[in-house]
Amino acid sequence: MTTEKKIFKKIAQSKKARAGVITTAHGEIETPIFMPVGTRASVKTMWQEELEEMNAQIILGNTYHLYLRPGHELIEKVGAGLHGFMKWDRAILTDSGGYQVFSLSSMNKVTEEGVTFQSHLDGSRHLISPEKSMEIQRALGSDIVMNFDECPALPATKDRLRESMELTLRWAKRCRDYQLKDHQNLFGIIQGGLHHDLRTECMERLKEMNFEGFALGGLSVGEKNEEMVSFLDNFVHTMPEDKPRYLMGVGKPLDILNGIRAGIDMFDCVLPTRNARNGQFLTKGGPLNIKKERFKEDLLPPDPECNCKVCRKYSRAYIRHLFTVGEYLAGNMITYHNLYFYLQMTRDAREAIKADKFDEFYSSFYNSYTSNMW
Ligand SMILES: CCNc1nc2cc3[nH]c(NC)nc3cc2c(=O)[nH]1
Ligand SMILES: [Zn+2]
Repeated sequence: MTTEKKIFKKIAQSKKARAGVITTAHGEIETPIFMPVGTRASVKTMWQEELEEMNAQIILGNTYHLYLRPGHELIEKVGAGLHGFMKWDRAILTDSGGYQVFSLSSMNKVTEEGVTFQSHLDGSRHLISPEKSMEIQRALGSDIVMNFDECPALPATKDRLRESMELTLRWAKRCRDYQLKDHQNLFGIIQGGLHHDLRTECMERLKEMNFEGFALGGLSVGEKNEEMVSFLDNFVHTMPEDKPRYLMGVGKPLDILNGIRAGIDMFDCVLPTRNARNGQFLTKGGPLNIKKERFKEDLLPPDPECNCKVCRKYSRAYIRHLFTVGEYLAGNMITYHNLYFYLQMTRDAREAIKADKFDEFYSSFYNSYTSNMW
């Protein structure tokens, strides 16, 4: 029987929104928290020092990518794990690889054993099983390890969703039975589509396996936004109070606030980093695309309300120029601001929860963000 590790402490509640602390071997994580995505051992265009100065407390690494290149054995051999390899001494969460196989590899086949796939790099064939996923994440030494699950393709019938959920539960047991390193925490992943009964059954059966935290899978995969939001409002508060709740792959700023309002603690999304490279600044007044002609001589900072080192010094005109001529610095500056914006938004949400004023915070942010000022 796995002894239960308690890593989460709730410190405040404001209706269903909560603020807490997750304790890991690589430091404390103040929730609600946004996790910058560091796919291949790098949060694209960011130095680790820049992530530290904006006070990122946890980043995400992708098992699928790191397994293919440079390989988890190399990372364990030369870096004693991902922390040493990339010189990041704060917390790391690794995903389990299954979801990315479906989004990246050309051929993939699901069996009881696991998922067979062809590498998107050289077409070589591989099998990722629950045990293989745990072996990779053990070698990476992440503080939070994600279960190997199946994220069913949508649209799906209820029978298909149940079948997929049952497979995810059998794989969850195999992950739990795998011996990870002492400092590592294992999170279960709740599947079941938008069916409250399937989701509740999945959660109850996962609770018997003593995971240190729970994630919601199978969302932000093409369902209507209002379907996701109403599902969250009805389900999240039924998840265990005393364990971290992680909504995978979410999301846009307002989706994160909807998740926090429903009781979610942890978020990850590629949007702030990916859209940055396409010239999109996320600001209090809504998205701003720096490519627009009207910013050509605009000496305002990207987000006049932002206190990040980019907005404190540089103008829209300058960054528009950098982007237009293709200077790499543009990607770094826009990414830096966007991650700072996400981290600051979750910090502000946390303060609002501690003051029991989250609803007021939500309304004010919503009105400003949807004003589409730019
Ligand atoms: C941890 C790997 N498993 C796993 N990752 C996911 C990542 C997602 N990312 C998004 N939207 C961008 N939905 C997701 C669902 C899952 C899911 O159901 N499972
Ligand atoms: Zn800024």
